[in-house]
Amino acid sequence: MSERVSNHASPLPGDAAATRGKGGPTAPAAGAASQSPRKPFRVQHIAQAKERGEKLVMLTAYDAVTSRLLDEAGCDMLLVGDSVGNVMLGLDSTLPVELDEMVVCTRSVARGRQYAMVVADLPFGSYEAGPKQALASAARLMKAGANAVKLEGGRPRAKSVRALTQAGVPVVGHLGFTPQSVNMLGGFRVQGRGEQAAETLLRDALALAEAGAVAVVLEMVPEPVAARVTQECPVATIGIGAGARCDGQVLVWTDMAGMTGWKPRFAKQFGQVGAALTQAATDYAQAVRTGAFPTAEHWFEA
Ligand SMILES: Nc1nc(=O)c2c([nH]1)NC[C@@H]1CN(c3ccc(C(=O)N[C@@H](CCC(=O)O)C(=O)O)cc3)CN21
Ligand SMILES: CC(C)C(=O)C(=O)O
Ligand SMILES: [Mg+2]
Repeated sequence: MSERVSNHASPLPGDAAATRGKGGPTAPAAGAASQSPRKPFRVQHIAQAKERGEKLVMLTAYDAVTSRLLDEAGCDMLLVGDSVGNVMLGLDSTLPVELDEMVVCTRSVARGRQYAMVVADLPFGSYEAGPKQALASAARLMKAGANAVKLEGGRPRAKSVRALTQAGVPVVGHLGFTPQSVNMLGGFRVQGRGEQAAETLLRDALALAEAGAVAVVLEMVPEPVAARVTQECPVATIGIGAGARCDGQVLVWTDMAGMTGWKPRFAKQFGQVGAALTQAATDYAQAVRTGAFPTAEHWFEA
């Protein structure tokens, strides 16, 4: 019997706060009577999942309400991505995102989840100067409730990854298309095409693993290249637009849920939540305007 610690839904509490501090769920998920109750997903479970060939499930989250919903869905890891810039702040790149903004989001996501591990992106400009800057920035995210931090780049980051790891901060790497370097990469495009680039990617992944990284995100990397990195790299790979042979997958939650019309090749829409939200708000607006809402059940007698 698998010791799998996640990936079956908890008995859906109506409110995470209502069940927190009660020692977790006591009943197993419906239809899974023999399974053990869900346990918090911790950093050690990443290596365990790779070993057992169990896929790691990661989505982004930026606030407490979404964090609670995605945690209840059984996600292993919630990524407080600097994609918050694009998704929530209306920016057209991740570069302007500030560490202070990441701290606020990280605190919110950490409060909203119950089982999922929280990984927080170090934003552009908060770590590249070296181990000292990386540690100071990572400490702020860890104090906000992150269980790990993620940073972009390969061998140039090895020293910082080692310093963070030795300071007790688990680090997730990020290779391939690294959005913070979009100005150097010449646009939003696949990375690691060609023998030379694939070799560079593999060496970078191995260097991050050697420095102590607990996982590496591979973004927009050719499928065979991601498969080779996954096979040769001792730590887990988490793909986004990198094929099915990665150890896990990550998507931006708003892309996954169909919140916008934006649909890059790698982002499958698993729902039409944007349309559902617009419809709910449309119904509300009409009800207010026609006087159909509120009714007696929504107001208070003297
Ligand atoms: N909502 C959202 N989803 C993401 O996946 C995401 C963000 N924001 N912001 C941060 C980075 C930026 N990312 C991006 C941004 C643009 C493309 C893009 O234009 N992709 C096209 C072209 C790819 C190509 O032809 O090489 C695509 O169709 O995938 C991809 C990833 C991924 N990340
Ligand atoms: C796309 C993922 C990997 C990310 O870094 C983000 O959401 O910021
Ligand atoms: Mg990011």
